Amino acid sequence: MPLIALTGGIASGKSTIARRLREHGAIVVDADQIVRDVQAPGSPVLDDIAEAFGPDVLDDSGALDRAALGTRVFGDDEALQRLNAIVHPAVRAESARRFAAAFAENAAAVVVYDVPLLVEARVDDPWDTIVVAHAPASERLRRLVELRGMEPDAAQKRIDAQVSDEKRLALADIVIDTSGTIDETIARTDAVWSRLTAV
Ligand SMILES: CC(C)(COP(=O)(O)OP(=O)(O)OC[C@H]1O[C@@H](n2cnc3c(N)ncnc32)[C@H](O)[C@@H]1O)[C@@H](O)C(=O)NCCC(=O)NCCS
Ligand SMILES: Nc1ncnc2c1ncn2[C@@H]1O[C@H](COP(=O)(O)OP(=O)(O)OP(=O)(O)O)[C@@H](O)[C@H]1O
Repeated sequence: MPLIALTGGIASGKSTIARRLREHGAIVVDADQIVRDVQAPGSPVLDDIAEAFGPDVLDDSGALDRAALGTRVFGDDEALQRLNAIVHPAVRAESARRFAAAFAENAAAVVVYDVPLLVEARVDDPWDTIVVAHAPASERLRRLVELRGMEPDAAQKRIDAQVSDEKRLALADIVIDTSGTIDETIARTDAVWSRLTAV
């Protein structure tokens, strides 16, 4: 069963593409969701984050204050790398467990890893195919501001914390252009589906 890596810059449309691939029958492993799972209250990862960044990054219930930590790390490379060093090993381990479970289940045509930081956090390449969701950084900035209500400066800091579109596109086996309408993205994803299951 092929293992597909789906990556793209923030607000590039990965989740939109992943949802469509799941409708086609793929098992999707979502790195962003795994991040939230390993950061759950009481987790070793959250204890390490609180130790590294102080109690201000926890809310009154002891859960991670995601906005507060985001403000601390985006725009501060040293702080971001410190956070990544805490979170990424747990994300990699849990992702591997979910891949193994999906392959053991063997009930799908492909396994898709929806992973924003494929390039930035690259360790090894078990991927049969790398799919990149691509919209220019300017369009992604517009989406973050107009659709998610982010402050322009905060949105730009998140974009700047990731590799360039050129660097990410250089790794792509398949590119899905998401700069048009949602319907065009869906149609392009459908066209890619047959290529993914033929691997
Ligand atoms: C900083 C945190 C608390 C902000 O949480 P928030 O809920 O605002 O954002 P969320 O986690 O949903 O991420 C949204 C998007 O931000 C971008 N992003 C998140 N973390 C990072 C990072 N370390 N480097 C670059 N971009 C990132 C990705 O495009 C991601 O899809 C959180 O993103 C985090 O803990 N990040 C570190 C773990 C990580 O690297 N996650 C990326 C997926 S592997
Ligand atoms: N042509 C398009 N294709 C996909 N998404 C689009 C398009 N036009 C606008 N959007 C919007 O852009 C936003 C980003 O989409 P999505 O959540 O799929 O991106 P993402 O890459 O998963 O984001 P993140 O990096 O935060 O996980 C969504 O609100 C989506 O509705």
